[in-house]
Amino acid sequence: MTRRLTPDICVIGAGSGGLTVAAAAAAFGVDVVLIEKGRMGGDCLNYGCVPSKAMIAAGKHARAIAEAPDFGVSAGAVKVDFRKVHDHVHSVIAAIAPNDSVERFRALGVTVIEAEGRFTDRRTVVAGDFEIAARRFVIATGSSAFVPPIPGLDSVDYLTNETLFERTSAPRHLIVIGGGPIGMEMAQAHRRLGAEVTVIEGERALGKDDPELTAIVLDQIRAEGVTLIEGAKVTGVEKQGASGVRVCWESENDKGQVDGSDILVATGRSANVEGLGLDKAGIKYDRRGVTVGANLRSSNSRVYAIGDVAGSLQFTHVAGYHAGLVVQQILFRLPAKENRDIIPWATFTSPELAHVGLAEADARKRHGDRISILRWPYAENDRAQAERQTTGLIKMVVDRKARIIGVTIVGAGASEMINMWALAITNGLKLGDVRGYVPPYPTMSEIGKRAAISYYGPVTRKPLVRTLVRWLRIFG
Ligand SMILES: Cc1cc2nc3c(=O)[nH]c(=O)nc-3n(C[C@H](O)[C@H](O)[C@H](O)COP(=O)(O)OP(=O)(O)OC[C@H]3O[C@@H](n4cnc5c(N)ncnc54)[C@H](O)[C@@H]3O)c2cc1C
Ligand SMILES: NC(=O)c1ccc[n+]([C@@H]2O[C@H](COP(=O)([O-])OP(=O)(O)OC[C@H]3O[C@@H](n4cnc5c(N)ncnc54)[C@H](O)[C@@H]3O)[C@@H](O)[C@H]2O)c1
Repeated sequence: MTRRLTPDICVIGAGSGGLTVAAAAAAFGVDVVLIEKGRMGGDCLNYGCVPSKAMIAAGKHARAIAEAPDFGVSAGAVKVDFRKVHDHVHSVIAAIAPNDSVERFRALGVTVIEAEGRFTDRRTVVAGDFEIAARRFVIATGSSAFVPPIPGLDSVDYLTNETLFERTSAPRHLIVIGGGPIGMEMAQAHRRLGAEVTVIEGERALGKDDPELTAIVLDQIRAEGVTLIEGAKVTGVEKQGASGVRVCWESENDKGQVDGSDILVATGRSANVEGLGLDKAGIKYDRRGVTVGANLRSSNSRVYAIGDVAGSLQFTHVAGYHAGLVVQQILFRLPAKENRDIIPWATFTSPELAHVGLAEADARKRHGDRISILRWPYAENDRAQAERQTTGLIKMVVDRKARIIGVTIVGAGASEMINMWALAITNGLKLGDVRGYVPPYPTMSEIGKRAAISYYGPVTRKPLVRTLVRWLRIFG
């Protein structure tokens, strides 16, 4: 028998975005229904950020052993037990899972329905035995691996982010199709854990970031033994022998083939809009996801979309940010708008790559030549020298009023360091605000202050300023 529920809010999808809306609304005593058809925690916890970062951590340990002799420490040859790597990855997921569990959310007062949800009309969703007529709906159904229509791909057992972390043995030769963040993070981690790795990228690897800084990451990944073929479209895949695969590619002036043991498809994401009954609810959508305005409202004014399915930047922290914006609108009727200029992101390769605000090319499009570019290298930082982590730099873009409008960092710890610059950009800080702050010595974060004060270097050489300094000496 169908049970009818009439909560204030109905959230479809219990990933990073949906869980945050449900927890925040429940904290204010609001009646919330949360619908999840798969695993609580969504992609990030089960098939994305968490397992990938846990695997990267394992790879870092292998690399640290290989580099230890440079510090006068020797631990012998690196040995990797991939089954134990798998167990490590899954024990990290298990440690975090209780935070996202059905039990925890029920204890918070949320009605959790473990079923697939779909709209039947403009204000009704059905899920399992329930029919939910809510005041507001939030679609937070995320995204799935986009698998391009490559001839022959269907004839092999290719991996995606949903199956990669199930492996208990290292691939002998992993061929990664797509050199975005998923492809490059996983390529380096698998290489460090003993696999031969080839990445085939249709355009430019890590193409969403500043090429000056990505070049440093790609050089390092190549130096560790990953073969990276850029500007190459995959034209076909076929089985090779009993357990092998062959991937054929073509670039503008060349073509070739790579024989390997496994394929990871990492060619971007498709928004999860299928089967949601969006047409019945009058909700517009396209290939990128649900169509929303800057306030994340869809063409059906009762319905919001957040996170990966909203077709914006696809990061866990963006899903969380979106959740805050819709909670503000639904609970308090306060206007809220997404501001992509304040969103940082980090790619967890070694060296790490982190960014916030406008990259140089975008800043030039918006501000013309009225910007300054400041840089400071890791090699000039004492802590980086002590740690032998001298590869990298910070690059800062400031407008003509010395307001910080973009920061990119490539190097050790970049994902942590970017936090301070995200705060600076969110609050419209200028270089003058950074000039006065004191970073502890020796820390790698000092590179940020050094870049900032380099802006004032030319002032010290101005004859007028030097005359003023000489003149002030007269007063004792
Ligand atoms: C390998 C990998 C590594 C990543 N690393 C990072 C990282 O380091 N940092 C970062 O910020 N981001 C990272 N991401 C991106 C991040 O995982 C996503 O941006 C984030 O999970 C999006 O959250 P979401 O709430 O929009 O969707 P999801 O977390 O995908 O949750 C959507 C949920 O909705 C459920 N659902 C779908 N349809 C229905 C339906 N009809 N009814 C009921 N439930 C439904 C799904 O089962 C799922 O649980 C990574 C992604 C991948 C794949
Ligand atoms: N550290 C992080 O925060 C992190 C890590 C992983 C993923 N993510 C998120 O997940 C999203 C998806 O990651 P992704 O790496 O799958 O997607 P992506 O869209 O960023 O990169 C996909 C790459 O595949 C290439 N490509 C597409 N079709 C191809 C083909 N047929 N042959 C060869 N190359 C092809 C594209 O040119 C592109 O460079 C990211 O945009 C990011 O938002 C974040």
